[in-house]
Amino acid sequence: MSDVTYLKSLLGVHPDFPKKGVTFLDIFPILRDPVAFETLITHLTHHILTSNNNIRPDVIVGLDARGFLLGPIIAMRLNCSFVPVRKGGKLPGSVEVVKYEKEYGTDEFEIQSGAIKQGQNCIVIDDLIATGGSASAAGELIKKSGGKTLEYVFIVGLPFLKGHEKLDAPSYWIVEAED
Ligand SMILES: O=P(O)(O)OC[C@H]1O[C@H](OP(=O)(O)OP(=O)(O)O)[C@H](O)[C@@H]1O
Ligand SMILES: Nc1ncnc2[nH]cnc12
Repeated sequence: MSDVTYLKSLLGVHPDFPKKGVTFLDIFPILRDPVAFETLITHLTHHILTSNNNIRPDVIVGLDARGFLLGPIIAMRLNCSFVPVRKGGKLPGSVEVVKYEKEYGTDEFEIQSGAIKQGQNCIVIDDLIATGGSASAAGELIKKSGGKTLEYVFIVGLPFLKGHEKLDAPSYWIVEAED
């Protein structure tokens, strides 16, 4: 079985959560199974190493909250930094702030000033792209910090929402969800 088929078979599918009309795709069953989690991390790490014209990233930027479960492990495997993008008001010290719209509401993202150095190559990682609001806000924060986004990487994509079209760099997802 391919990684795609295997990981897709483990995704939880929850219609009308957290509100009517949204089908919530849950990655936690993958993390519950160590073989599946290993497959996931190896797949994403291999993708990052073999895409982007073999440019190695300096920084893996993980998005609050589920990007935090993937980003640090991938960053350690690639011997690069992990930098979190957090929801508003959670990070100490000086921060850059961006407001954004999501599939079900508005939110604020922050990054610590100086966490990304001028010219550093970044990969954004999150569990899922829906409207692309979260990922594009992260991309704005990277730009404000002086970094460059090489690619946006997800477990699940909802391409029918066209979120990837908002992004300033290519995007990759392992599993494609249908409308
Ligand atoms: O492409 P978008 O429309 O922006 O949606 C995708 C984002 O929504 C979810 O997070 P959520 O904001 O629900 O936060 P959580 O991880 O804290 O639950 C998901 O983990 C992505 O970060
Ligand atoms: N459909 C969805 N499933 C899981 N997380 C999400 N975040 C935004 N849309 C989502």
